[in-house]
Amino acid sequence: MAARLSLGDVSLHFGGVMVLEDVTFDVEPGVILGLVGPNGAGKTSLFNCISGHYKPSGGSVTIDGIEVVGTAPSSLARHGLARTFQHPALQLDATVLQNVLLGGHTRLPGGPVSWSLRLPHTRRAEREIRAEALGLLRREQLEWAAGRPAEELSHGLHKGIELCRALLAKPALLLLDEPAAGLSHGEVEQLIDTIRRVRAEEDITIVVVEHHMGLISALTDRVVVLDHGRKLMEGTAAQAQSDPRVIEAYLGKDAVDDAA
Ligand SMILES: Nc1ncnc2c1ncn2[C@@H]1O[C@H](COP(=O)(O)OP(=O)(O)OP(=O)(O)O)[C@@H](O)[C@H]1O
Repeated sequence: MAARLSLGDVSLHFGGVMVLEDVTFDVEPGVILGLVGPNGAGKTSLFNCISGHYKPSGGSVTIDGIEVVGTAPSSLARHGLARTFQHPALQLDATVLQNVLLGGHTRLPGGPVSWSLRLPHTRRAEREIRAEALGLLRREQLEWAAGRPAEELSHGLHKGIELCRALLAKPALLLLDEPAAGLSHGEVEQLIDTIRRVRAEEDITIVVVEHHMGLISALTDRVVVLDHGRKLMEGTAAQAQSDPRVIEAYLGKDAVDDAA
């Protein structure tokens, strides 16, 4: 099956500092892939290379076979890519619903001229997208907050709002950057349920960066482990957790020797 996302020898340098070196892997349609590795391994930088926030120093990134290196994040959204951030990027003075609706912008028919004219088909699409946004908030048990300014809500709820915004775009490829960070146990369980349901209902491919190994084991088909900007291994979450190279990267060589 052709890859939805394909990375070929992606490298990234900042000045003389190597952040990513020749990272290569494919993600087939419908797969949930975990991107894991110790702090500073380069996971978020790799996400930024995929989503157009960074331009790799070398290598290729293709989505459905189309080279996207050098494409602006806003254009990638129109190609079916959505992402969340380690620290939710919300408009804090806007309401929760207004934040979520930003994700539906790419689905409005026409362009700025027809939007400003508010033609009937634009208004109809806006109504449908608004109803979907409220439905997503309801599913996350956040409908009560729709009219509240985002700044009144907690970090955990900001994560939920950002996920709703990404899902409203109906992405073909969704990048989740540490969606469980800072969430309570119950919130992580709810997040796992949401991602499972989305995968069952939508034609979606997901790449998730996460330190929460419970979430990675529960959700992913495969993981790629990064260490010092390089791909260390690729396999199932269980294979990664028992791989001596991965244990050494996380815990140091002594841990591997102790386990032997
Ligand atoms: N804009 C930048 N300029 C310089 N160095 C950067 C920049 N962005 C990232 N780095 C460096 O790249 C390396 C990888 O960082 P990155 O945030 O991608 O790692 P990570 O695996 O996501 O880490 P964590 O799990 O802690 O979030 C780090 O050493 C970081 O300091």
